[in-house]
Amino acid sequence: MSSKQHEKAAISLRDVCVDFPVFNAATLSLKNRMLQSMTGGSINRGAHGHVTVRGLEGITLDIRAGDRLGLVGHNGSGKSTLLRVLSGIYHPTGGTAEIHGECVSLINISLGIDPEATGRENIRLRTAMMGLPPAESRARMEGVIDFSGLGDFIDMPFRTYSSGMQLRLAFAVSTAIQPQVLVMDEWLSTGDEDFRHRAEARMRSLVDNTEILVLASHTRSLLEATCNRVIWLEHGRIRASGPTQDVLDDYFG
Ligand SMILES: Nc1ncnc2c1ncn2[C@@H]1O[C@H](COP(=O)(O)OP(=O)(O)OP(=O)(O)O)[C@@H](O)[C@H]1O
Repeated sequence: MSSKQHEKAAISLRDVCVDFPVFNAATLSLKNRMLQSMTGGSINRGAHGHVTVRGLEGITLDIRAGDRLGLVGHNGSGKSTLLRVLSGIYHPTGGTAEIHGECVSLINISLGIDPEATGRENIRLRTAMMGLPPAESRARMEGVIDFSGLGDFIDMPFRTYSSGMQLRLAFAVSTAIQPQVLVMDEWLSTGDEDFRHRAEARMRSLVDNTEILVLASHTRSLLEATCNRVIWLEHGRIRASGPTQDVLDDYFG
């Protein structure tokens, strides 16, 4: 266990912007420019004709231990981009992001899986990517294999698994450690009936025990049941921020 784990989790964003360069958007038609007013961030053309999409703009936000923060917003409003900044996957192209606390992101649980490697090798790889030292990774190995329910298939290449088996492994390893900061895009639910029940219990325990939860969702009841504050994003900016019920009434109303 690292000494970092004894510090409380805290996140502080100051005037964060994220710009995406787009290399094959030479001809932006008027139609495209009109669409941008309904969805997505702003499309800009620089001095040399380079096109960028601004995914986030001027985001200032403090998240403290105990916060359960929900993110709402229409398609392209910046929810996934913000989740990626909070997980350290994206660095802001403007402003600053300070993130203290060990973070697990359940945005794309199959990312980084090597299809040629066996299930066991993939557990080793993924736990290393999650920052676990080799001894801790070894100590958790049997627990992850048990949870996955893959039995002898654990020593077969990942590419030979059915899609449900692939998700079982990805879920079992992604949820193997209790993070201080948990970042999710919708509620993760996967597998057949039996696995779904076990996965639900594991998710509930992770969510209950994490210091900070950030959950992007389009489902009002999920946000109401899980979050104590909500941010409404629009065109990459914060349109409203406050107690869950107030923001959801405005957004869904
Ligand atoms: N890799 C990328 N390259 C270029 N533009 C991007 C990239 N990723 C996101 N964007 C742009 O950034 C803006 C925000 O996208 P983002 O995926 O964060 O939205 P979202 O709120 O998660 O949408 P959804 O609800 O549809 O998942 C959009 O305009 C999108 O086009």
